[in-house]
Order: sequence, then structure tokens, then C-alpha cells
Amino acid sequence: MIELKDVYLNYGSREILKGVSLTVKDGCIRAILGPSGVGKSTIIKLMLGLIKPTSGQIFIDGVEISKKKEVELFPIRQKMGIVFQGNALFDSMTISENMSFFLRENLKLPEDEIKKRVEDQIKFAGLEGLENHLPESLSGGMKKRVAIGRALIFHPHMILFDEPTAGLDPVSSKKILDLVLKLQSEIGLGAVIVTHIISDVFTVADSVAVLYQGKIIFDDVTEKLHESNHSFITSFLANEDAEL
Ligand SMILES: Nc1ncnc2c1ncn2[C@@H]1O[C@H](COP(=O)(O)OP(=O)(O)OP(=O)(O)O)[C@@H](O)[C@H]1O
Repeated sequence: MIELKDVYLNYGSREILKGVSLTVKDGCIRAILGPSGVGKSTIIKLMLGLIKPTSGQIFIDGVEISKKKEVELFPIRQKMGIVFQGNALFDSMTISENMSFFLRENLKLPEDEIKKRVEDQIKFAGLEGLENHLPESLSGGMKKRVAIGRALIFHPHMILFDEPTAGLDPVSSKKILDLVLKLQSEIGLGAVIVTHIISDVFTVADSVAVLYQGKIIFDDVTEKLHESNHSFITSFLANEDAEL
């Protein structure tokens, strides 16, 4: 479980988050919806301990991480797979090498275990036959699948997606969202999805927190978004295909 308690985050003199509290339970798909530049990626970085809050607390499975040293954060980060917005694949490595790289670097697993984990993720992500291809030869949707496979390779408890469908065409977007749902239904994996695309939220999320001007202005099951009378939310709900 991930918990943010009254988190403030400043970049220099700019206040980005102003008292954000939210909980992500295991096994649930949780969306964080908000306009571009509101601080969604910042929340993911805080959850991973990549940046520290200006004040407030962040708990991962009950352990407060905001004052932990880098070396103490490693086992905590392993609980969370991350799929970056731009995928962050290594251009010069094949799909298999991209998937196995961090596993080989960080866990001293035997080669046959690494091979098996890569094969499992290639299969899960629907990338059979592409093992020896370089990322440049793949479509945007396929690259996203590689990033998802790589995130799963540590067998995380939770997976964090930063804008999983940004820049993808509607067909590829649907396939990626189907994969997110498959993660939940087949292996019970929860996810945090930060996005500015409201239709993605309705497609996959069990619950959604809306971030606006540094604060959470809505936090409930996704269906109840329609009941909100906050002017910012009602202004875009008329068109569910809208991007914030
Ligand atoms: N390291 C940094 N130093 C200073 N400002 C930053 C830094 N990182 C992000 N920002 C600024 O903080 C704000 C929030 O950034 P963040 O990337 O979290 O937004 P976002 O909601 O994820 O938006 P987008 O989807 O457009 O990336 C933005 O205005 C961004 O320019």
C-alpha cells in the first residue's frame, strides 16, 4: 500500500503540491488525473523516493520513506514497477536486453532465472518474435509493452504508469489499457496511473484522485466523478474524450 500524508513539494520558490494526501491499496487501479504541469509525475517520483517532499510523509507498505537513504530505498523501489512516459528504453539494446538489464545489474540471479523471467514477460506483453529487435524498429505501442514487461520483471507489488497512453493512437492506447486490466485480473497487480486523459480513467481505474492547483479536489470511486460539482471537473466531463 502507498500512502501520502499531507505532502507539500516546492521546486525552488514554486509550490507544486500543497497538502496532498492519498492512499493506493494493493490490487486496485488508482488514477491520478490532472492537467499538464500540475505535478502528477512529481507524485510518482515522490512515491519512488526519487525526490523528497518539502514536508509531509510517504509510506510504502507502512514504511516511511521520505528520510531514507538511497541504499535503503532499493528494496522498497523493487516493490514498485515503473513505466515512464517516454518508456526510457536503451536504444542500443535489444528488447530482451532491455528487459533483463536491471535484473542482471541489481539482483544476482542465475542466468536461467533471468532468461525465464524475460520469456515470461515477452509472452505476457505479446512481444514474441521481437526479442532480438532494437526499440527503434518498434511502434510506440510496442515500445510501451517492452517498458511494461521490464517493469514487471522484478515481480513488483504495484506498477506505476506515467501517462501510459500519451502519444499513442486510439487502437494502441486501448491495447495498453487492456494490458493494465489484464495485470489486475490475471496476476492481481495494482496500479497507479497518472494521466491527463479522462477516458483512460473511465476505462481502467477503480478510483480516481483529481489533482488541481496543488490539491486533491476529488477522491472517490471513478463512477462518482459524474456526481462532483467542482467547476473544474464539471467543465470537462461533458466530453469524456477530453484531455485536461
Ligand atoms: N526538477 C524540477 N525543477 C523545477 N521545476 C520542475 C521540476 N520538475 C518539474 N517541474 C515543474 O513542476 C511542475 C509539475 O511538473 P510535473 O512533471 O510533475 O507535472 P505533470 O502534471 O506530470 O505534467 P506533464 O504531464 O505535463 O509532465 C511543472 O510546472 C514542471 O515544469
